[in-house]
Amino acid sequence: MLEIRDLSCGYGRRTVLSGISFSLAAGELLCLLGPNGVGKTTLFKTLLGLLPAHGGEVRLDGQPIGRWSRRRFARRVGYVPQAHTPPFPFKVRQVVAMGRTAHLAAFAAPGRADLDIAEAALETLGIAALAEATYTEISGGERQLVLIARALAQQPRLLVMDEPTANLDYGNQLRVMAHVRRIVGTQGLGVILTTHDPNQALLHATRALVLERDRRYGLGTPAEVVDDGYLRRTYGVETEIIDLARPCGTPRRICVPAEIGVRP
Ligand SMILES: Nc1ncnc2c1ncn2[C@@H]1O[C@H](COP(=O)(O)OP(=O)(O)OP(=O)(O)O)[C@@H](O)[C@H]1O
Repeated sequence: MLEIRDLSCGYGRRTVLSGISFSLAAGELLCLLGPNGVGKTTLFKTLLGLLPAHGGEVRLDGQPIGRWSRRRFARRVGYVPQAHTPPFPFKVRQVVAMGRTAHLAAFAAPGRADLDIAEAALETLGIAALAEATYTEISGGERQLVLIARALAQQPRLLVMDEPTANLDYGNQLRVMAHVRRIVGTQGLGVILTTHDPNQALLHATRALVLERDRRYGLGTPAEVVDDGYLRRTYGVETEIIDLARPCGTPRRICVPAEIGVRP
């Protein structure tokens, strides 16, 4: 579905990341981890074609993204940015219905079927009661859920999510991740998301891409790359990785802080 080859990205003359290669297949949930400012959002903007690559290639379904029209690309790929405040006081229902834009004919308004899809996305995320609220007057976490609903209404095959659970309460974090896993498993979506929580990668991802400060990176199953060595090198903290035995099924791996180490 998505193929990144030897990608370098950055702003102007400044290269932030280089030599990144990975691919994402349908039915995969890839978690991207890395410290603040390492380049996760920059990587996303580049693979979405919002920022020109400094080198390398991004292919979607075998075709370089530069050859995709924005409209065709938007039917295929959904993006959940870090929560933002738009300049206009749209109703939540309208913001979610905007997810249908790429599926509409030029200048057409969303039809009944589009509005039903938007309504279903609101229901799925448990925010149907907010439909008539003004987007600029709801909380940061609620806005985050609205942006996720908008991306679901878009019905993409590939979903790129920038810290989708960052502002959410514990229950909503679990509900959003459970829903993402469900659509990956049942609808064969490909999802790539950033998180600052190693446990989110350990518990939910099929693979993880871990970025380090010196432009090194690791790619593998979460168990392979999200380990105490990575967490020590990257964040300067000591952690314990624990496999929780369960009566049925495979053990669950989690990480807990051992002590808070401070970089010398
Ligand atoms: N518009 C921009 N112009 C120039 N430099 C930028 C711009 N946006 C980000 N940067 C720089 O690029 C680097 C990577 O930023 P980026 O936002 O990709 O990090 P990140 O890994 O997503 O961080 P965080 O976890 O804090 O969201 C940072 O050093 C940042 O200062």
